[in-house]
Amino acid sequence: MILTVTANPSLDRTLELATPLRRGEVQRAGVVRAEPGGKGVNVSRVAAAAGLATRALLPARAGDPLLAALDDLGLPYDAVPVDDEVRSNITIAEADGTTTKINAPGVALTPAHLESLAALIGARAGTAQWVTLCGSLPPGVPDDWYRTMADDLALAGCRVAVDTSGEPLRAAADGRVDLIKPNEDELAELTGTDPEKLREALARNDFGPIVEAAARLVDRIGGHVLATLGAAGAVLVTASGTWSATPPPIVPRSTVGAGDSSLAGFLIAQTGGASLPECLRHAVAYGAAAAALAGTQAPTPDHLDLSGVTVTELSGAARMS
Ligand SMILES: Nc1ncnc2c1ncn2[C@@H]1O[C@H](COP(=O)(O)OP(=O)(O)O)[C@@H](O)[C@H]1O
Ligand SMILES: O=P(O)(O)OC[C@H]1O[C@](O)(COP(=O)(O)O)[C@@H](O)[C@@H]1O
Repeated sequence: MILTVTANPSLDRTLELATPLRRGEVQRAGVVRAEPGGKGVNVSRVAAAAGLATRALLPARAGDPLLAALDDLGLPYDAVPVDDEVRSNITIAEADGTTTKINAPGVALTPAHLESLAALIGARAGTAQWVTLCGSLPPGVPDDWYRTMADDLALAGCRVAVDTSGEPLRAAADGRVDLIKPNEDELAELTGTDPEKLREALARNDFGPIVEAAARLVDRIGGHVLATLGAAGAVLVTASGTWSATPPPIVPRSTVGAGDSSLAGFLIAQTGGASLPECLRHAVAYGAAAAALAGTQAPTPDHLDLSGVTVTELSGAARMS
């Protein structure tokens, strides 16, 4: 079972534009979509679509449109009741695949809400192969909340994956984490690397600087680093090996949910007993499939082009270049 925790869930509203976005002007959207979102919720949606047992833990009041959408999907969840409606995050998707996202701060949580969420995690974690702590923290939540949850889960013998950003990511990376999924900007921020240097290297198909930064992070957290790199694919750095993977050719429609789908893909393969490079292949195939779908749709195994993903082992000199 994959247990996901989303402290700051959202209803993702996507407006599709047939013409390029023009700042300061009135434009009319062709298609409007509303889908359940938030990083852990998305991981659960993708895991469920692959037939895995999963449960999403999140704050949301009874009758919230997000919970109604999860009910429609038949996705198992436990919600801590809060006073306000779950935030809406807005995506503007242009015809060429350019995705502009505006995320709201989210519903503030009180210490009592956090206690209830922590109690839910404790009650459900016993049957989980992985617990994922995902997404931003809403107002009212201390930056080290995921760190505290990860420590508690590690003590209980659970495997923990973290996908967050900013201070909560920094705090999480100060302790033990089994799997962390930064994108290139988050990796740069975590390791004090110039993000421009990482981007320039990627433009030359040189994964060296990414691998070097991720390897430092592996030493720090004691677990695996899955660094996702948008259209360039992803790199997996572990104590036992390092691999890069490039995605199959796709026509991007909305990259929202691509990172979450990558994490889900990795976990789906890992819980199925796949080797580390195969886990990476699944991560990249799931991410690419999500990027090719509109809005925050969850890719299913039918959407995957696994053989279109090229996985390369990076060892010795390549790893250190
Ligand atoms: N334009 C794209 N073309 C092909 N694959 C993509 C594209 N954007 C994202 N992906 C896939 O999705 C994964 C996650 O995307 P990324 O943008 O790195 O994550 P995040 O959403 O967390 O920033 C990538 O590793 C890649 O496999
Ligand atoms: O919690 P945050 O950082 O505001 O992110 C939440 C948003 O990210 C998403 O989970 C998508 O994340 P990815 O594009 O990184 O996969 C959306 O569903 C949601 O609107």
